[in-house]
Amino acid sequence: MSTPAAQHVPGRTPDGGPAARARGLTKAYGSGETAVLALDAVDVDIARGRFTAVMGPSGSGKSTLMHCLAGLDTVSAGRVWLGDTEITGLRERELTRLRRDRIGFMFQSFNLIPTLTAAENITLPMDIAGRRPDPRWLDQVIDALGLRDRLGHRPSQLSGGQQQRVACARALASRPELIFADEPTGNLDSRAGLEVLGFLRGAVDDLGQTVVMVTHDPGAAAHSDLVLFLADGRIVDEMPKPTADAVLERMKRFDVVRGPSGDGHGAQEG
Ligand SMILES: Nc1ncnc2c1ncn2[C@@H]1O[C@H](COP(=O)(O)OP(=O)(O)OP(=O)(O)O)[C@@H](O)[C@H]1O
Repeated sequence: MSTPAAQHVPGRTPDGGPAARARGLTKAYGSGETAVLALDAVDVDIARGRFTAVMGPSGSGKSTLMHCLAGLDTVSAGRVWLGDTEITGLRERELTRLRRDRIGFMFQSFNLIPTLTAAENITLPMDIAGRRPDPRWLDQVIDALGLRDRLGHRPSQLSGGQQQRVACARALASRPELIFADEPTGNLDSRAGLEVLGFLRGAVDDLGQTVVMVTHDPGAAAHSDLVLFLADGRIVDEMPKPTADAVLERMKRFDVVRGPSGDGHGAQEG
């Protein structure tokens, strides 16, 4: 079910406006002979209140797509919106504020401050912004993530899974419009990884959050509502209600189908 962008925008759902969207999103690194086209005129909608996974071979542009959608990187051409706000063209200061106030981030390496307690890490972005977390919401997040009895611990006193749960709480604390998670289970064993995926799923189902997750793991992608497949800087396929087996099969075809041009096209959904 490869879908030309002109007829169908990947990720689009009929209900409500998207949490984020991009049109003609193009990102080139370098210039001349060494130029790399990391994103090639991508059209995408990120559905609000859903869990979207982004997959694709190494170098296909997953991180670049996430960084451009989150305003962490500039675009070479095209337009990007967070909700109704066009972020392409915003000044760095406005982008910093937008990221801080409206987006939550989770990374493979947790990115917690070692000298701060779990509680301090969770509220740090809001403290920096001079904003007070909604105590009821924060309580709900802390309990949902099972962190109540760990709040006074520093990261070194927590397991990897617990540290990622703190990072998840930090991403949720400001009740952001969108959470970007870049390989959030990449550093975790499978049990801790499953736990974190369950919490992200719960953030969507129970707390109404919107999550976009970059992953290499078909099992992780299976927790999402929709998988977007990137190849050579283009969204070449999408899979609603994914299962790990179906995602694995789809990923395998990137290895065998890539023709001499390496563009990954020609893949047919089975
Ligand atoms: N700062 C940069 N300078 C030059 N080229 C870059 C830069 N960042 C990314 N690229 C190139 O852009 C392309 C897309 O990279 P990106 O990191 O988005 O891919 P990815 O799908 O996230 O890869 P991986 O799964 O290996 O993390 C790659 O060819 C990469 O080498």
